[in-house]
Amino acid sequence: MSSPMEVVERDPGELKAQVDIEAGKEVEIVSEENGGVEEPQPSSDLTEDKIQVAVEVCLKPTSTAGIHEVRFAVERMLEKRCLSYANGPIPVPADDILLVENVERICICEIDELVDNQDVLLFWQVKPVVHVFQLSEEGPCEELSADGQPSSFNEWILPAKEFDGMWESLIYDVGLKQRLLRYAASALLFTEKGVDPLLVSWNRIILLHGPPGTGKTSLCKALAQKLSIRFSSRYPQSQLIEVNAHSLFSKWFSESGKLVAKLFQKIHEMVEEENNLVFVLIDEVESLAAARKAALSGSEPSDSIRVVNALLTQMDKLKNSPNVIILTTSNITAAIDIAFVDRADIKAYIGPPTLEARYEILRSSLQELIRRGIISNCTDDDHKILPSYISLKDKLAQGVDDTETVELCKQLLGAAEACEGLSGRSLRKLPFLAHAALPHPQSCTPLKFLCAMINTAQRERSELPD
Ligand SMILES: Nc1ncnc2c1ncn2[C@@H]1O[C@H](COP(=O)(O)OP(=O)(O)OP(=O)(O)O)[C@@H](O)[C@H]1O
Repeated sequence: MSSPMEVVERDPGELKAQVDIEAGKEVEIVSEENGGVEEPQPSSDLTEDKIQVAVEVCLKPTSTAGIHEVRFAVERMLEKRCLSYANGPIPVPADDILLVENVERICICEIDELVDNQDVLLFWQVKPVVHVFQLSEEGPCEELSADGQPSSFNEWILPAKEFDGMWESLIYDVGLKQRLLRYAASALLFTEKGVDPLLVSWNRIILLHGPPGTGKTSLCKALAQKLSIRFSSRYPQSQLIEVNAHSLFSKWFSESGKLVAKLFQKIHEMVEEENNLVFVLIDEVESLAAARKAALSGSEPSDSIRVVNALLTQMDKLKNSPNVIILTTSNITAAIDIAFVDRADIKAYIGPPTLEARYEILRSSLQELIRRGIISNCTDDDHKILPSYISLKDKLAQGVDDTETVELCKQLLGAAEACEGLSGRSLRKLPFLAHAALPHPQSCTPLKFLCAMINTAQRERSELPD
């Protein structure tokens, strides 16, 4: 589970203890003066075993600095300082003019999925891999067809401002997001190294399926955004083409053949440029199967089957292009065309959020409301950083259950329990609905707010269809 944490900076001579601020755990690091006792020391043997940690550097929209120049400055800054690494932002050093003028934020990403060391890595264990990027503010570019009708796809230049922070906001069981990232890394590596597809076959197609509102479309967009940042040295330009399969097959049925041809002509043009990384997102892919079935039953024009087949053939053709990843989603797993399912390398089921995920989703929403001052009476600084699910469980197991924060988190856990069966989409709306239901929203303590959230969750659940 991704959890935002703070980076703790220490002078090497003073390394005594690092505090995992969020979890409230003490991680002991023995200092250099602490003679005799086991001391973690950088050793040359370790350089081989260093853990690669992604450090993402977002440039200001106004920045005109070169990517290499900024990357070099950040690498130097990381070398110079003795940082321990944990997920979250690192302050931009005030004495580095280049960074101050050009960098919006520096962030360490996804350590908790890699490490067993209380989610914190010591600076000498780490090989930071710095990715510098600037967000595109252009927004989606919707292509119009010759007759002025909107076409069935949107195009985005990545990384896009609209998708900033989306990856971090999506919360799933540990491993899912990493699995997708690693899959894409392997797929791009195999292609790059020219692995013979007759000997090892891979299609660069991902299928996410599961109930509505579980974040499948958002996860595809967020994955494309992440990959565009992580692979920017190899592919300096990235685009996302978002296709709604349903509209492709139903809007102007007789036009569908032309729409598919136009769509793929566009994609082929993009992939011809070998420095482009192209993501094609096909939403509601089950409509392929629906179109084929309707054609067979005679209720749709018979050429619909030709359109479906054309789409599958075009997708096969894209197999030869190393720089395309096809991301697809479906709400109805059983209805997906078997010919399509077979082509997907990763078929990941995205289910409703587990208790831990529900707790983390509500925790991040609650923290945002506290940060923005919507939930008041929060003078205790501890309240600003609520413990994660894992550290709450640890605290409860150790019998630490008497502090105000733990009390609040127990209530939060109660709210997460009350939300069983709700989708991620409903959970993200819940704090808003709870706030709107408060009789006196001006003087709302976190505990009162959580009570309102439990009531709202119960009401929402009672309104779910059986
Ligand atoms: N696991 C999750 N963690 C955090 N937020 C989530 C999660 N799942 C869903 N959401 C929230 O729900 C919103 C809607 O998700 P999205 O539209 O991507 O879901 P979907 O599965 O594609 O739905 P549909 O199948 O109905 O199109 C997301 O933008 C996000 O705010």
